[in-house]
Parts: sequence; structure tokens; C-alpha cells
Amino acid sequence: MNRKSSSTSKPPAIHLDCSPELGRYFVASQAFKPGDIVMKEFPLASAPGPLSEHVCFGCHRHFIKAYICCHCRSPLCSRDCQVSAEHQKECRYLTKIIPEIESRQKNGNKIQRVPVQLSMLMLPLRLLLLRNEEPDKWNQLMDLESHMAARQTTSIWGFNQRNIAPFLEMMLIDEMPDINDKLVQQICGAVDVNSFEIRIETFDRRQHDVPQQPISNSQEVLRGTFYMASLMAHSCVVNAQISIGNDSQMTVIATVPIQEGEGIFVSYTDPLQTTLQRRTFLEKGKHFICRCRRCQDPTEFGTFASAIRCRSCTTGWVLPYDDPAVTSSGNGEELGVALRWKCSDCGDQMKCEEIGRTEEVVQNIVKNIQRLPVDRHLIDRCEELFVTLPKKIHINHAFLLQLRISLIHLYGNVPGFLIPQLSVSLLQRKAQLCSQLLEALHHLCPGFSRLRGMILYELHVPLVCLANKKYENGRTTQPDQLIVDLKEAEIYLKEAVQILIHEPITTPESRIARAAMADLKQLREYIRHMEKLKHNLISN
Ligand SMILES: C[S@@+](CC[C@H](N)C(=O)[O-])C[C@H]1O[C@@H](n2cnc3c(N)ncnc32)[C@H](O)[C@@H]1O
Repeated sequence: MNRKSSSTSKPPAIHLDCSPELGRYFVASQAFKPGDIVMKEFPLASAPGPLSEHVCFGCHRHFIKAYICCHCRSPLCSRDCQVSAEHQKECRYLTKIIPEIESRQKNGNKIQRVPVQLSMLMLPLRLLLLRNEEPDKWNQLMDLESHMAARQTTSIWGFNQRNIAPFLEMMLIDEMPDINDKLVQQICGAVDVNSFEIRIETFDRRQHDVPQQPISNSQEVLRGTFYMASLMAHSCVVNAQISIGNDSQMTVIATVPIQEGEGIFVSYTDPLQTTLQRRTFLEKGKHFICRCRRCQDPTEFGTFASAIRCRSCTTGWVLPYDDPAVTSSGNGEELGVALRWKCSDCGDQMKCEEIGRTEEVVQNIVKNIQRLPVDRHLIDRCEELFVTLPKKIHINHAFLLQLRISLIHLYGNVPGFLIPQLSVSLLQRKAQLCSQLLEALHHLCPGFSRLRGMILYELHVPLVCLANKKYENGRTTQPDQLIVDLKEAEIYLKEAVQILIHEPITTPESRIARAAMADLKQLREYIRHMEKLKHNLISN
């Protein structure tokens, strides 16, 4: 494995190690600077999954309306894709199971609609096909962790026995006479433990070259199983970050300086989730209890991202304390087993189920808001939540961090609230939301994190506008203050460029990086112009 994929002569930049806690994990064989490429890799296989509603099963492009294959009923983008060699190869397998799906439906058996049922089978099918077609990749797949023992007592095992194994066996029995439930369960385990989401470009962006909005809730994704990336350990506070381009190539980039001999850690979860949410996901899907620095710090580096207001004393915060006595997550069905919730002031304890319910209620409020039509009412609703929710949760709780992202984006993109239409107080509000979020991100995803880059980019906009407004209002004064204010915005914009420039060229963030570079050039020209003006004023 080399620093740059094109070079084969350089020594490997990372190597594998193994520990009782983490299993296998990668270690830096050399020092990395933020932005350095740790590794690059294409997937063993990728496919639309149950979350991919408008993705062609053939070419993986986004479609508005599906062209349904007349044989296997796969959702495709066009007739061209139906007759393509890639689809034809899979179509003959998928066609075999359609009568069984229909007969189960007729007999009132619980079964998903055809496209959903097929989407659950696509990635396991493509991985199973490697066995006969690409033995090297198959061997890599067989080397991946699948947590067979832990999964055997979970509901997902039973689900796979009923809904996945019979269909894959029916499809492949001729080519693979020894296919059996155990092999299918191993593949499903490898998919669940090791797969990554691959975002795809949506139709709108392809047609109109619309830059990706900083945070979009509706995204079409594929699932991809990678070999090397699957050997990377998780931490909720990372030193490396994964980006996957439209071509499905994964790039892992150092986000902070990494010393030689240090472990490489990426996040399997979203950093803007609570400790209970992150641990639940990791226990249930990946079968381990995360004991990273963040999970072991009840205040999560002073951010209070999981803090719930205490019902007893009403002044303290109920926080998650790691219970080191619980060392196994079992099969992951009983959640939050290693967390004890206690008020930092009065010591009152709360049950994990109670916390879970509170989090669910608040998370649903935030999620429902994010699904509403994007208009001025949505801005009001979001702002109301900043008044009501802090009665229950900390002002920097993960859900309010998520809401800040939505609101930052709304100020500047909603008709009536476009950047030139924003008043001084709304520009200040946008800047304030960005600064508050950046303060939390400084602790939760420090360094060259993509999210920090995007928010830094957002922050420079209100700062430049505010600087201009201040200058225009006091036209008679020297441009000194304007230059100082613009230079502050320049610092943020420059950092945004430094971070986002490392995104692979085919990612939406890379487009933002290009826009940010153009903005930086323009801002620097503007600053130079004002400096010249200042110089002329002085010399006159
Ligand atoms: C994607 S695999 C990583 C490679 C794996 N260690 C191996 O040896 O194949 C994910 C699995 O690694 C282990 N793992 C990763 N990060 C961990 C962590 N921070 N703490 C404990 N186990 C971890 C868990 O068993 C998890 O299900």
C-alpha cells in the first residue's frame, strides 16, 4: 500500500497491527500532515441498497422516474441500461426469483416490494459472484470480520434466513452448488460490519451543475464493501477521514498530524450524534463498545453534546458515564449497557431507557422540521426550537448542533432570506450559528474535517457582508476597519479552501472547494483594492 496509488516503489505508508481490544487495525508507518493521503482504494463491489430509491441498478446513476426491466423488474434509468452487458449478467439471476417473490406476496407472506427486495440482495449477490469471477477479491472478502457468533442470536440473523438466504441460493445454486445459509450469513455479516455509504450525484446537479448544498438531507447512496478500509479501526474522535467520489474510489485523508506508529482511526458513525446513539449503532451493527476518548468523557470535551437537563434539581446536567465493568456488548440487542446516566450537580440517576425515549422524542422533532418545505416558516420553526429545546437539552446538544447546520444553510438560500436580502441582525445570526458550531467541531472533529471546511466556508459570507455594510454606513471614515474585517473573513475562507481542496475531485465538496478558491481570489483582489484606496487617501 503506497502513499500515492500510482507509485509502487515507495515504502508502505501504513501497516497492519492487531490488539485484543480493536482486532486488526492500521498504524502509520510514517508521519502524516493534515490533508495527506493515507490510502486510496476501489470497492470489492458496490450496489444500490434499501436506501437507494432513485438509483439505477445498472449504471448507478440517479433517475427521476425508473425504467423497469421487463424481465427482472429492477429499477433502471433507461432501456440502454436494460440491454447493457452488466445488467444482462445480473438480470438472469434476478429473473429467477421474481415468481417466488410474487407467490409469497399472493399468499400473504410478509415480503418487501420487488425493488426493495432486490435492493437488499444486490450487494450480497455481487459479492458472491466474485467467488467464481475474481478469486483474489473473494479471498479478501472472506478475510473480513463478519461477527457470525454474535449475530446468530440477533433478529437480523432470522431476517436474513427468511428474506435473503433463500433468494440468493435460488439465484446461484447452478453456478455454486455448495452455496448454503451459513455462507450467505457470512456475506451479510461482512456487508453489515464493513460497508460504507457511497453518495451519488443527483439528477439536478448533473443537469445544472448546481453546487452541493452544505448539508442536504435527501441523498441517494450506494453501499460499497472495501477491503483495506474495512481494516481501519473506529474512534468517535478521528485522525483520518474517508471521502468517496462518484467513481466509488475511496480516499482516506489525515485530518490532524499523525505520528509514525500511531493508529489510524476513522469514524463509523456521525460525529453529530449523542453518545447513546453512537454506542447503539456500534453495539448493534459492529458488535463492540466504543471506549474512545470522547465516549469516556461524560461532557464530550466540554461540549455537553449528550447532556439532558436534570428533572430533580433542574440546574444540573444528566451525563453519560462509561461503566468500565461492562466489557462486552453481547449481541448488541440490549443497548447502552455500559452507560450510567447521572446528574453532574445533584447526582440523581436516570435509566438508559428514559434517556433513549427523551432522545427519540427530541430527535424526531428535529428530523420532522428538516423534512418540512424550505420556506420562511421553516426558519421561524427552527428558531423557535432554539428557545424551547434548551429547556430539555443542553444548548450544545448534538441535536441542536444538527439544527444549527440546517439553519446556517437556510439563512442565505430561502427566498426572502437570500444573502443580499439578509438584515444586519440576520447576518450576525448566521455568523453566530457558524461560530458556535465551529467551537463544538473544534473538539468533536478537529482539523481538516469536511464539515469544518463547509462551515468555515459558510462563515466567511456573513462576515464579508457585515464588513461591507459597516463600511457603507460610515462612508466618510477611512477603509481601515473594512480591511481588518475582510482579512478576518479571508482567514476563515483560506482555511475552508485548505481543507476542502483535499476532497477527491468527484465529490460535491470538491465543487465547493473550487467555488471557495474563486471566492478567495476575489476577496483578496478586493482587499488589495481597499489597501490601495487607503494608501491613496493617506498620500493625498
Ligand atoms: C470494519 S472492522 C475493522 C477491522 C477488524 N478489527 C478486523 O480485525 O477485521 C470493524 C470491527 O473491528 C472492531 N473494532 C473497530 N474499532 C473498534 C474499537 N474502537 N473498539 C473495539 N473494536 C473495534 C470491531 O470488532 C468491529 O466490528
